[in-house]
Amino acid sequence: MSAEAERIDGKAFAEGLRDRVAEAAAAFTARAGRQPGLAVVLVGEDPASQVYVRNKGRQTVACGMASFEHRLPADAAEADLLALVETLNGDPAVDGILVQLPLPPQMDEAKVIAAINPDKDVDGFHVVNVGRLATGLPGFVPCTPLGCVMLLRDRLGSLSGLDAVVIGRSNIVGKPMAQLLLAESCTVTVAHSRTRDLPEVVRRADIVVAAVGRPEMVKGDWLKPGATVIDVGINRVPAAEAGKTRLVGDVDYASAAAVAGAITPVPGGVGPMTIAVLLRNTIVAAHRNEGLDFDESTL
Ligand SMILES: Nc1nc(=O)c2c([nH]1)NC[C@@H]1CN(c3ccc(C(=O)N[C@@H](CCC(=O)O)C(=O)O)cc3)C=[N+]21
Ligand SMILES: [Mg+2]
Repeated sequence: MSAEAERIDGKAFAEGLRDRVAEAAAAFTARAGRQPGLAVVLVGEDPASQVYVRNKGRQTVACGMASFEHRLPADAAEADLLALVETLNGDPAVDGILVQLPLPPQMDEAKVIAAINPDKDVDGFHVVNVGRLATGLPGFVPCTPLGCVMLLRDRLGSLSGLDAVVIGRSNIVGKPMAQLLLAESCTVTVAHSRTRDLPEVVRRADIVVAAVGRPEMVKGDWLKPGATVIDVGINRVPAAEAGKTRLVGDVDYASAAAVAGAITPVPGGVGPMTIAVLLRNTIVAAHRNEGLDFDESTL
């Protein structure tokens, strides 16, 4: 019998990162004569999205940065959103632009992301930043995967030579996650819904990143003993009490924690890191936009 896995406290790590961001924001403000600025655009009234946007705005201000929130109605035209993005692209007080996804069906997400100035694309979703990541050029890296790598490096130190399995191939998490792990010199496997014998593939991994959006799919008996497990899933499922919901990841925490060496919980794992890295990316954007040198490795 091995001991219960270490719980990787993403919430605490995110608080530390936000403290470093706040210090960097104060130093930037002193040098540039203005605060770093983040604009968040929300289209429609999805309750979960509203909560995230409110949290982003609150944490942006708490770090000493300017927060610009823009809301458009759910039935807004795509042209209205594109015009707003154009205004933000040209606004010198705005260093980072985040358009909250998903967008309503009348809007083409790819077209909207393509309209964002890549040097303000703090989500790292623009094809220019996707290409920069793939070729090893400096750019913006998507917040969730970068947060996952920060937690992995904190726990494991060098990731060089480790076997990593990423479950999920989305543009937002799975693909950039694979690129980042490759840049850390992991041997990377990307598994997905068509993968044959997923448990057998996962059993090889020193690092498992679950980003499939299926509640509690990854089970403890899929894991190599001692593996490090990063759970990106945020799934709302019915709770025992009627009418209530609870949040679970893509990993069955109880069975996984009995086998893994370390594991992120949901909530309190990757989620808080996503927002902290967004603020980090905004600080980086602000320095680049002002042409000020800045050592990102201090964050
Ligand atoms: N352009 C864009 N960029 C995004 O980064 C983006 C997006 N659109 N659309 C929605 C998703 C989702 N997302 C989360 C952020 C924080 C938590 C988070 O803080 N979660 C808490 C729990 C929150 C709760 O209780 O609901 C936790 O895991 O501990 C979760 C999810 C960013 N997203
Ligand atoms: Mg898939």
